[in-house]
Amino acid sequence: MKKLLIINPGSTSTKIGIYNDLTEESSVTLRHEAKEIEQYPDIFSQYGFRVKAITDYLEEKGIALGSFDAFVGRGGLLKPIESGTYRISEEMLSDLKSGAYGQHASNLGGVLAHELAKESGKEAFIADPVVVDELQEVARISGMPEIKRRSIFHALNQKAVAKRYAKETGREYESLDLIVCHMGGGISTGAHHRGRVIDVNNALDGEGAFSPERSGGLPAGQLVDMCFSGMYTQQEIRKKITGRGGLVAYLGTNDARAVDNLAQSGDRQARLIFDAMAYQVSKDIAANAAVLKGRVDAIILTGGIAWSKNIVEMIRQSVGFIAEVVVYPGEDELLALAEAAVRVLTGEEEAKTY
Ligand SMILES: Nc1ncnc2c1ncn2[C@@H]1O[C@H](COP(=O)(O)OP(=O)(O)OP(=O)(O)O)[C@@H](O)[C@H]1O
Ligand SMILES: CCCC(=O)O
Repeated sequence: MKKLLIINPGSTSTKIGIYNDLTEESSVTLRHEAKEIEQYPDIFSQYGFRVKAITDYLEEKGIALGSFDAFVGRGGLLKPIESGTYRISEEMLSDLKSGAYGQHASNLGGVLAHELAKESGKEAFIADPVVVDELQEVARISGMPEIKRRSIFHALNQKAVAKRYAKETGREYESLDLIVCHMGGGISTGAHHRGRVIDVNNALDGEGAFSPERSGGLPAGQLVDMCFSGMYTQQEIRKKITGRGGLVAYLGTNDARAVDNLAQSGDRQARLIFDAMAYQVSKDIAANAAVLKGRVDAIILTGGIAWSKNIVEMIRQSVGFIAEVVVYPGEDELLALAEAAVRVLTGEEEAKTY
């Protein structure tokens, strides 16, 4: 039996899991308010407070670092790579720390797993990072030759729930056409064609629906005018797109549950913005039905926001005509990371090299 420490830093939370092989011994989701996160200039500066959250949790549980066989983190903005489990190398670490490919909370997953593993001389891995890239060639074309579309999305959870659906319906993931929509701090909607995510919005960089913390796609001309108005620095504009966009910008909170409750209690602005998020998500789902040429086995809604019966119902009403809507609220990321590590530790799969 392998004891695993799983670390999943999200944009609004740090999720920690202690697993014995695939059995969860304990787990916790520590929520971070936008105010707490935004005092840090970049992701790597959050290292101290996130590592403390983990070591405090282990201390509370009375578990020594040395008792783990391996450490697994959710990674991270890296160069585009294929789906799989990766041993954390020096080159990967350097890209995650420097933000060479951009800033994302999951960059810390690989760094935290590596640093904690180093203290006890154990192995560290990441699996299905946000840069998994299976886009079909036509999906890379943006409309401006200088700009190539990129695949940045909740690959780990999208793949995990798609495989879960396949298993539950007695079919192979590789035989299905699915639309998977992850609704968390960011929102990504992917077209899964026979085991490959052939199109997906770059959820980090202003594509697709707005979300608790991201602006989503914007009218380009108005954005250009803002950029050159002299009123904002480049960093301020970037923050407005990723980090301070979406619900935070309209309503001052990244907590979709609070917005849902406000909307239900009659707050008109909260109602409008929550409806708009559901509206934009529905449009993304319908666009992916075209990508899959109308052959859609199921639409899967997942991520923290899928706990909201209200948003699920709004989306179901808009896209239910395409295929059945299946809801897996929250995410299976901790288990998916444990599975990835166990496959490597038992020799069933070889760890890939970055
Ligand atoms: N019952 C609920 N109703 C509505 N929203 C909810 C509910 N429970 C959680 N959420 C919302 O889900 C969002 C967080 O989702 P999740 O935990 O999937 O995000 P994350 O892991 O921080 O970020 P990401 O998924 O983008 O990596 C928050 O806005 C939270 O308020
Ligand atoms: C998973 C990358 C997208 C996001 O965080 O919004």
